[in-house]
Amino acid sequence: MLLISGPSGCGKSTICKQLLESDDVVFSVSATTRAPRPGEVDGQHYHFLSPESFRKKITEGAFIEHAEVHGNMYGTLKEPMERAIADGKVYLVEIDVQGALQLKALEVDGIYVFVAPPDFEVLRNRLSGRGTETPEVLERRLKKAEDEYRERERYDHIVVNDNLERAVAEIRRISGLPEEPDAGSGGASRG
Ligand SMILES: Nc1ncnc2c1ncn2[C@@H]1O[C@H](COP(=O)(O)OP(=O)(O)OP(=O)(O)O)[C@@H](O)[C@H]1O
Ligand SMILES: Nc1nc2c(ncn2[C@@H]2O[C@H](COP(=O)(O)O)[C@@H](O)[C@H]2O)c(=O)[nH]1
Repeated sequence: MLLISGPSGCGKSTICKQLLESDDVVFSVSATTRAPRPGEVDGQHYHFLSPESFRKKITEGAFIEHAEVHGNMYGTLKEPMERAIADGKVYLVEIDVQGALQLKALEVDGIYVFVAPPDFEVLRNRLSGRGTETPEVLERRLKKAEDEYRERERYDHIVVNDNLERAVAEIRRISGLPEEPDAGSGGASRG
C-alpha cells in the first residue's frame, strides 16, 4: 500500500493522477456518501452510496477504515485492497489524515506519505484557485489543515509539494516505482 494523505488542497489528487501513469499502480476507489461532482463516475472516482448503504457496509465489516470528512462519510474498502496486493500491485490509497492514522494504528503494512504544502499562504491560494469551495468552507479547511499538519511526523515520509514534478519524483523514488512510467498508460483517480 502506498498511502497519500495531507490537508485539503495540498495536492493529493494531482499527485495521485501522475502516480497512476505506472501500470503497476492501482487506485483505491473509496465509498462516500457525498454527491458526485460533475464528471465523476460511480465506481471509478468513488462508489457513491446513500447513508443507509454506507451504514450497512460498516456493519458488514466491509471497510478497513472509515471517517467523516468535511461533513460526509468516506471509507476504504477491504476486499479490493487485499486483491490488488495479492496480485503484486502497488495499491494507492488517497485519504484524509484521520483515516491514515486509523490505518497506521491498525498496523496496515505500507508506505505512509504526508503531502505538505510549502506554506499555508500557498495552500490558501491553491485551494481558492481550485474554486470548488465557498469562502466559509475554505476557511474551515484551512483551520483544519493546521491541526492536520501537526500530525505529519507520524508518517513515514513528509513530501513538500512545492513543485509537482519534483514531489511526484520523490514519491516514486520512496516507493520504488520507475522514474519514467510507461508512456500512454494511466488509470483513473480523483480530481
Ligand atoms: N505543485 C503544485 N503547484 C501548483 N499548484 C498545484 C500543485 N499541486 C496541486 N496544485 C493545485 O492545487 C489545487 C489543489 O490540489 P488537489 O485538488 O490535488 O488537492 P487535494 O489535496 O486532493 O485536495 P482535497 O483533499 O480537498 O481533495 C488544485 O487546483 C491543483 O491543480
Ligand atoms: N478517511 C478517508 N478519507 C477519504 C477517503 N476517500 C477520500 N478521502 C478524503 O476525503 C477528503 C475529501 O475528498 P473529496 O474527493 O470529497 O474532495 C479528501 O481529503 C480525501 O483524501 C476514505 O476512504 N477514507
